[in-house]
Amino acid sequence: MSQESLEDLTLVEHPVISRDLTILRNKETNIAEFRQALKRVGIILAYHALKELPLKEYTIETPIEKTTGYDIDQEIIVVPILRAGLGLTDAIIQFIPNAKVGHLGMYRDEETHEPVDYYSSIPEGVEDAMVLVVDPMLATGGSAHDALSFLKKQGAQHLRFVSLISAPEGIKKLRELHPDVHIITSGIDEKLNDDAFIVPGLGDAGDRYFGTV
Ligand SMILES: O=P(O)(O)OC[C@H]1O[C@H](OP(=O)(O)OP(=O)(O)O)[C@H](O)[C@@H]1O
Ligand SMILES: O=c1cc[nH]c(=O)[nH]1
Ligand SMILES: [Mg+2]
Repeated sequence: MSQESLEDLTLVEHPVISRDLTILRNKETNIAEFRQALKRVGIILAYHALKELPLKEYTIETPIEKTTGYDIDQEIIVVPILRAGLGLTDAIIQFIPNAKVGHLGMYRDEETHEPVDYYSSIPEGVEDAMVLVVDPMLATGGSAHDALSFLKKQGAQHLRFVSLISAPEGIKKLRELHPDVHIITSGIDEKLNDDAFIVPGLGDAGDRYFGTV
């Protein structure tokens, strides 16, 4: 990938992520191990996705004296793209327990690889909130583009896209169509195959997380 197309993208690298991505990619990994590994990586991704959150100061008293304390000064809304995004949502709400959660249901048509929308539920306050759209797989970018466009129409202005594994094709699409949306990802893979699956990838993330294969 050229340096230019990596603008506004954070590739999160960490030994724990390298180990856990291997667990997630391995076709021998069972559902329990898959869920645990996704949760561990999700917490690290959440840490990076929320680094720029504004803080507000307030005064507290320790047992010793008064001091300045801090609280997060922006509402956080997590929006998983169903189904697979739910695996990352669990991790993020462990990190930020009071985050609101919206849902966008979409699946990819097997022939056209285009996303088909089937559900949406977005909490109030999306205009001012930090909105994290989460989906483990950024493949063609069609689902992410649909999700981000929908949220912008609802008034969202502070959007991040959090993914586990991204294909160069999906990154390029988001950079072109949503240059304002920072991508946080833990892996950039080689390419898409003829079925628009990420290579080497991990297969179908939703099926592996929910055991539907
Ligand atoms: O970038 P794209 O080419 O749009 O592909 C990525 C989408 O494909 C997968 O969803 P899938 O259709 O398998 O639905 P599922 O999560 O219910 O399994 C994945 O979770 C993304 O939402
Ligand atoms: O490789 C891929 C591509 C899209 N969706 C997945 O779950 N995996
Ligand atoms: Mg799937």
